[in-house]
Amino acid sequence: MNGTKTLFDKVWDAHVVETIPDGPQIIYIDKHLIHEVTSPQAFAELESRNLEVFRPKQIVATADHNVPTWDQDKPIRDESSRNQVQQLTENCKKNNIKLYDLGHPYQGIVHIIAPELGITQPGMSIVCGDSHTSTHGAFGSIAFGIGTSQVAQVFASQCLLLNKPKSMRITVNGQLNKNVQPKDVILYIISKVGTDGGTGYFCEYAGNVFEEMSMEGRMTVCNMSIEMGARGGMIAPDETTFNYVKGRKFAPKGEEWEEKLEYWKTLKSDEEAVFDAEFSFDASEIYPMVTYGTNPGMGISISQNIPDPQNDSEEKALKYMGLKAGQALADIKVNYIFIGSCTNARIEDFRSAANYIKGKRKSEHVHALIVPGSQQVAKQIYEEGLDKIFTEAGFQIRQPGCSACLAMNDDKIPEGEYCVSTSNRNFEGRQGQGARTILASPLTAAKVAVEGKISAFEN
Ligand SMILES: CC(C)[C@H](C(=O)O)[C@@H](O)C(=O)O
Ligand code: SF4
Repeated sequence: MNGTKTLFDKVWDAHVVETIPDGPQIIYIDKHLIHEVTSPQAFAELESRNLEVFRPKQIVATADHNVPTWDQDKPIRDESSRNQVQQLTENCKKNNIKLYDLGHPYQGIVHIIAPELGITQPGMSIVCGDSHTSTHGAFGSIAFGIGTSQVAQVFASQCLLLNKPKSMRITVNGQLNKNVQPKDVILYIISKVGTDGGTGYFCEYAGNVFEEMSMEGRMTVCNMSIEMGARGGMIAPDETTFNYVKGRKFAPKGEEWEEKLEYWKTLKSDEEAVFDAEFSFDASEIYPMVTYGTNPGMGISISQNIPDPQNDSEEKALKYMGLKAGQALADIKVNYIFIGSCTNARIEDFRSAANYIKGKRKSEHVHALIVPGSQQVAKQIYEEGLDKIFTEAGFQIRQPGCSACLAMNDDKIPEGEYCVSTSNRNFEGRQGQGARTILASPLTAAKVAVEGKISAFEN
């Protein structure tokens, strides 16, 4: 409808620097996050063209993807990882960019540290050379992953040339069932919408389920927007958002806070706003979920059996996973559990896992890995005594990083083994060559660690 705007429109329009008639728009970028994997070529490009970083203060860097998760106080043993982290350090130094390097109390996975430091704020435009930048949309910001040449573009101009994406709204209303976590909600959505259902769209999540969710939960949901093909996902900021941001290290203070707050309160879709696509789901139909295939859309509720493959690629996926149609999930011998990644390595995730595990022990044959998303989360784990619960239950607690989410370091799952993982991707070889990933929530992962197999919750 004329004059009405979606949340996305409002934030986007506030960042337009220039519009090319019938063409793309130039968008100002408030925050640019970088890590060691996707920044080196962009820095090299800048140098080869004799350009400088235009606004280094808008950039924040951390080392996360290939850092080891033990002995972080010692030099990295793996040569290529060491070189990559070293290069990030040099590039940041040369260009006056703030880096939270290994050993810094703020180091961690880029999508965990920016929100917890108050760098991520409502109404911002945020980019990073990383697909899960969509996480930051949980604050009502426009946040999305960019390619390496775009990283260079932002370095040089603090702007991006973009075509405005189409708008989608996914509404989930109703009462969630017991033991259903935000991860289950997004796995359910992706299983319904499909892994390319969001292609070309920017998605807003609406409805009481998201309104009632914590910021941690909203981040889990927005994190996986990219797994249904969407450019990004966002949730209108509200009191939950403001309370989370308030008082954080880089959050606005005093008068500036009051001014920003006034503006942030206007960031919601107008009632009459029209979306290019709409989906609506009933919360009561969502149960704890797991994936059984090699894309995040192949998800079922934890009490279902493996479904019949619908096409060649699903058949191939089942073969890779060593599973057969009709098989019960409980037949799968799960030897590995990974609770970590930018999807589910925030304090709330570890609290819920610890709460389940308390007084129990992991199954004898299970290797259970706890990898905090950041140094600050790790600190909290120890301060709250969750470490004792995990270690007494036989879990290993490591140091922060992406870790087994993509196995760029030593944290690999052996070939043929099943890993119930709280990460976001179950692609072939994602957690190590031949490794088989089953995506789930932290609560489900904790339960599987204790039982050594996947079974439904007794309500
Ligand atoms: C390494 C990086 C480019 C990649 C991404 O963009 O998502 C990684 O973070 C991932 O999760 O696969
Ligand atoms: S934790 Fe996994 S998904 Fe997140 S940024 Fe790291 S590798 Fe990518």
